[in-house]
Amino acid sequence: MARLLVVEDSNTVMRVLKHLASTRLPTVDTVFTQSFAETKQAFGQNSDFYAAIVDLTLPDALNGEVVDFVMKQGIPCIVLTGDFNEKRRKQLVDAGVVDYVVKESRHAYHYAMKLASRLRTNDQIKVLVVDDSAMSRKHIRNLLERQLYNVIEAEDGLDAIEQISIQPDIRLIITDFEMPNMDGFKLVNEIRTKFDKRGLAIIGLSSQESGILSAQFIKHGANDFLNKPFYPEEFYCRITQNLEAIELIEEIEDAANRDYLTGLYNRRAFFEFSKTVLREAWAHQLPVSFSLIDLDNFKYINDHYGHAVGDEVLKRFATLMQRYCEKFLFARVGGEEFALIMSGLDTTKALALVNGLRQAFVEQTMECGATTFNVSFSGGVVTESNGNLDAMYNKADELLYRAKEAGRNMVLADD
Ligand SMILES: Nc1nc2c(ncn2[C@@H]2O[C@H](COP(=O)(O)OP(=O)(O)OP(=O)(O)O)[C@@H](O)[C@H]2O)c(=O)[nH]1
Repeated sequence: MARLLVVEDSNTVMRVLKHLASTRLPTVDTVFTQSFAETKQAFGQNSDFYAAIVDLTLPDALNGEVVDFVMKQGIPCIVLTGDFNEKRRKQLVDAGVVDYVVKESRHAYHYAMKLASRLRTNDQIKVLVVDDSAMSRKHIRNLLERQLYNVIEAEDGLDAIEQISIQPDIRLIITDFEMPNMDGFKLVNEIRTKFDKRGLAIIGLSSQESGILSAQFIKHGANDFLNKPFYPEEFYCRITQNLEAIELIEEIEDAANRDYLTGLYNRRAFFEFSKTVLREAWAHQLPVSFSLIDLDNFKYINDHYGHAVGDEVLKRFATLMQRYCEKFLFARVGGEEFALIMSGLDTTKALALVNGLRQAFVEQTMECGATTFNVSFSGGVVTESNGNLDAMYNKADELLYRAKEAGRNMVLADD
């Protein structure tokens, strides 16, 4: 489990930070200390912290000694301080702290905790820095690496296009305007023919003297711009804001693709994503098996144990499906109906997988108060080496119907 260190001597602030840590970072083991001595002790036990939020002045370390101590251990450090002092700010930023947060309002604590949360996953975010000046690239790389981003460099627009084709999972591009071979505007135009603003953010850099140039970046398709020179704090705010916007869109899109009860893909997403799965399978001449699954006597379960218990059964089945079918595309396509595409599996293998799922499900004990019961499902499995989903769906539906007719709790295949 990732460990975060929080050093703060005020009981009131500590209470706020503890609350934020429990809500924002539930999967992080957060260690709280209130003095320099206690912090040294915490390091003595286990110094494996991924980051730290540290109060600049403590009763036993009035001059930021605790910040120096934490930084010497190589731990990314977010500094909290009661008052803003430009000279001190500069010293800390130059020394390489992740950020400098003034305890002005509760938003400051939210900001610090959000930053600590981001530091945990920033290494999975690829940022491409495009600039013909090696010194500029190095400066931006240093700033980004302070917040643990995964940084890639390109010397001009052409080099950047090459990098994106090799690593299409780049999430953010920070590009200068004036560069040989391909300038910043041409680069943005080129990128936008393949990647839209919702999936890849671009921040354009231009010097303040260039005036209107910065806004032009947005007109060419960038998400944002920054005038050089900039304060590191401004740089970080822009980066975070743009990445958060992308993440929010992703969350909304994902929610629209999911069934609210089980969290599985819904029918619409299943049909949409099936196109890619089938195209790839046909391209590699792989067999494709399709299965339709319907829980047995579900109306009886609802009528007998109540709708809430019915919902619980659906969730339990979804969890099991996630375990058994993780390599494949599957969804809740109706009330108690689920669909599964098994790319690369012939009938025998597909039947074995769905029967394994059936066996595991029927063995699960469901509870309603003191009463326990079991639930089964019926299914149909169809295999094609080339064909469309509608045809497979209809055939699997027929087989499912026959399985119900034949007594339920069974899976029939088309061979
Ligand atoms: N609890 C709960 N029930 C649902 C949900 N969606 C659909 N159902 C119920 O699922 C039941 C399906 O009933 P039927 O189509 O008659 O099928 P069945 O009782 O499972 O019978 P067989 O399919 O023939 O085994 C209906 O009572 C629906 O109200 C849901 O989200 N939650």
